[in-house]
Amino acid sequence: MAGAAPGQLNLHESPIWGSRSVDVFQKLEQIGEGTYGQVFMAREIETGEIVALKKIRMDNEKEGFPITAIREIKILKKLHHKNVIQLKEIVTSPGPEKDEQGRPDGNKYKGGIYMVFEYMDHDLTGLADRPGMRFSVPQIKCYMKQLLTGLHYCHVNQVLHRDIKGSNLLIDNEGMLKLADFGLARSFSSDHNGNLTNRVITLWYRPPELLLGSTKYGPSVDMWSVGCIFAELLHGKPVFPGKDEPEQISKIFELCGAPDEANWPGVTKLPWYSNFKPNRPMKRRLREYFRHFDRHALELLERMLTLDPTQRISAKDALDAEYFWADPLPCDPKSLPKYEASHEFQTKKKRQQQRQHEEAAKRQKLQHPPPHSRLPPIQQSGQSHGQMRPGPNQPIHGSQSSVPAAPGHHYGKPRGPAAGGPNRYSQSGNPSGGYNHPNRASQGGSGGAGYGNAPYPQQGRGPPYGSSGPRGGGTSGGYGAGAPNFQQGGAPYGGSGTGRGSNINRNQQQYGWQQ
Ligand SMILES: Nc1ncnc2c1ncn2[C@@H]1O[C@H](COP(=O)(O)OP(=O)(O)OP(=O)(O)O)[C@@H](O)[C@H]1O
Repeated sequence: MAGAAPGQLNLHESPIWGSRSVDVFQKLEQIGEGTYGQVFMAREIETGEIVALKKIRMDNEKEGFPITAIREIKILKKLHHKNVIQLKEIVTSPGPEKDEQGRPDGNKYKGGIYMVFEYMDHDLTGLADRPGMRFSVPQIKCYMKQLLTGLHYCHVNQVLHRDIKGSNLLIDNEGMLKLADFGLARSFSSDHNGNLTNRVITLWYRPPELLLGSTKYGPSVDMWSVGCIFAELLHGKPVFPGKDEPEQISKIFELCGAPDEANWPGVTKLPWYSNFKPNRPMKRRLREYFRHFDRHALELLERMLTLDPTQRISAKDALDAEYFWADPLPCDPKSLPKYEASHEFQTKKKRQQQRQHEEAAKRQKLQHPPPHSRLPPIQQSGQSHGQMRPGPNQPIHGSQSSVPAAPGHHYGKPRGPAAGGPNRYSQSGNPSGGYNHPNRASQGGSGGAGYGNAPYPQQGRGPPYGSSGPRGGGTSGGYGAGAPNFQQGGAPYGGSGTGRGSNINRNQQQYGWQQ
């Protein structure tokens, strides 16, 4: 078998793949910047078709073509489902490339390699971050059902996604949701007994078994992430926004209770259990904390955010949950509103620009305050002005001119939230005030309140598994605070599901494919 030429892929099954140049596309706009490369919206010049081009980052690669890209391509080639992103083709650029500003892009390999995907208008994080965005209950059900359907398909085909998060859930203006970014995915088999890395899944969505060091795991790891997304959709913000692994596991235990041999047989044998063993009892508080959720939603969430992976609900069983069969039913994707394109990369960029504008405006205001705007409330002639200091545009009266400047007194720090805009995710580790640790005040460090003092095991790992927060940064996420059912008590969805067939029938009827 002939090897592939440097910079080329050896894709025997589809000889056409990799044979076209990226020049058949016109890049329109950058829509994503991930760990593994940039993503562009592009138009195929001949057909006018809009696609997404994901450029495979090669500049950090010592070993040639990156393994993550090989995995992603291999896996996506075998997955064909309406809720899984379609990889259409691979294209290459034969010569050295320029970046967006026309500078050489520093890629030591000549040329670049791109994955060509069907284009999707939004990712869930970008969509949720739109100002004033509110998802309706049928809309949340519709997205969740599609997410679970796509994931069930992956699991049946023995693929673990291992990076389920909002920015990897793509949505088009037909309301279709597709799983994307299979860069950390891998095949598994139920009889596979080997060890897998526990350095996967973006921190906020990472399940407790991986945080406790498990290297033998299965599809249930993805189901934990789905539970985090589900809770986030209902709650309006991420539920476990840890800034590092100890804080992450602390947040999980505070809400889901501490694991022990009774609720999770075998947990004490996990490699890092003793490092994180709480030194006080911690009760499960999920029901109490999310008591405002609809009854069926809460039931399902409970089964997704189950500590013991062997007891966690599967994608298939989740699709059968009462939640999806009780009123209001999931809406038809096509009935969903169409939104202007929104990807996490763009919404972040917009927010950043807005912050810069606000900061510039504030600076401007401080340097040139409008006349009188900063004068003390009462300023009478003959009154001693003490430390008052006029602004640069203000007339200087009498002795005021000799008052030494007092930086930071009236013209110092602006009041209100710190410049840079409100921080949506508490750095203190208490995202919503609901599961505050009673001992927190007396604890130093980054969370882990109430845990054994043993240090978190050192893990020699850098990107892509980011030990200090999720890939994509901490400003993302948060699905429309105050999502419509946030305030609802009781069971607003009313009666139970309408007459349904067996579980198998449901899946066959609803999802159009067999296991
Ligand atoms: N097919 C697509 N259509 C539209 N946008 C896309 C598409 N694929 C990716 N994107 C956008 O680009 C972003 C990054 O893509 P992707 O997650 O595949 O790259 P990555 O390098 O693996 O990123 P990360 O490090 O966040 O996992 C996505 O969050 C999404 O906003």
